[in-house]
Amino acid sequence: MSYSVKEMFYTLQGEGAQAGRAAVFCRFAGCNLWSGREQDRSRAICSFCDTDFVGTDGQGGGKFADAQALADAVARLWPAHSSGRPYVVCTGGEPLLQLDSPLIQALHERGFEVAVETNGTQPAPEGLDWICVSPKADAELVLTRGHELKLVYPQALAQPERFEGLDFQHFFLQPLDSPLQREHARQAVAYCMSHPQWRLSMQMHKVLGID
Ligand SMILES: C[S@@+](CC[C@H](N)C(=O)[O-])C[C@H]1O[C@@H](n2cnc3c(N)ncnc32)[C@H](O)[C@@H]1O
Ligand SMILES: Nc1nc2[nH]cc(C(=O)O)c2c(=O)[nH]1
Ligand code: SF4
Ligand SMILES: [Mg+2]
Repeated sequence: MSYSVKEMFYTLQGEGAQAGRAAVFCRFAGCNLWSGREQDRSRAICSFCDTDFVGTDGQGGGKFADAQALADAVARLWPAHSSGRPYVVCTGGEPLLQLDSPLIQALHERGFEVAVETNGTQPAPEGLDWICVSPKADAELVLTRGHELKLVYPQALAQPERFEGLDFQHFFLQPLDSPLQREHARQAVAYCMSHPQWRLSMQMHKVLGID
């Protein structure tokens, strides 16, 4: 199958339990919870998105004819002769609309650990090394196990209590980035302090001003 990728870049993972780790980010185009057009945002199932995932025109983006071609492009972004296991974070948009077993296999063949950032509305293919699920209040959650659950907070209809019994190793609250970000961060801090199962995920890349 072919793949549509908005952009690809090498940076540090800014969020969650792997924050600070060097990674190639592969941002797939398209999402099932928002068209990506500003005029549709207020009616979207997910209306707080901080990302442009429309089209294939970003840095390193494009249409890739098959899994080998995309995996080669990912591998070219990893520094040559480096120590440390190569790491790729598949995000989007919604990566599980496109990421499939042949692509995971092609990335593994090039030595990569494969992580995904997903809204949890799609089943995950076999073989992923790290699954981060970020549930959205108005979308049905079908992916109820993984490595980390990262809830954007606050969402009135998605209280943390709804997710605390699911099968994840790590539970994070990530303050909703908007003009009220500071207030959301304050509320997330208070929640984590009174419910220590939850940890705070700040979006470190935004603080640093990197991708
Ligand atoms: C752009 S999404 C792409 C992956 C997938 N569609 C998802 O929602 O998990 C990447 C991460 O950013 C989070 N995110 C999106 N908009 C945000 C915002 N305004 N503030 C904080 N986190 C946000 C998402 O919840 C998700 O964890
Ligand atoms: N540095 C960095 N870390 C991230 N972690 C998750 C991201 C995403 O957009 O999925 C992201 C991103 O866009 N940049
Ligand atoms: S599900 Fe993810 S990519 Fe889609 S609109 Fe929401 S945050 Fe953005
Ligand atoms: Mg992002």
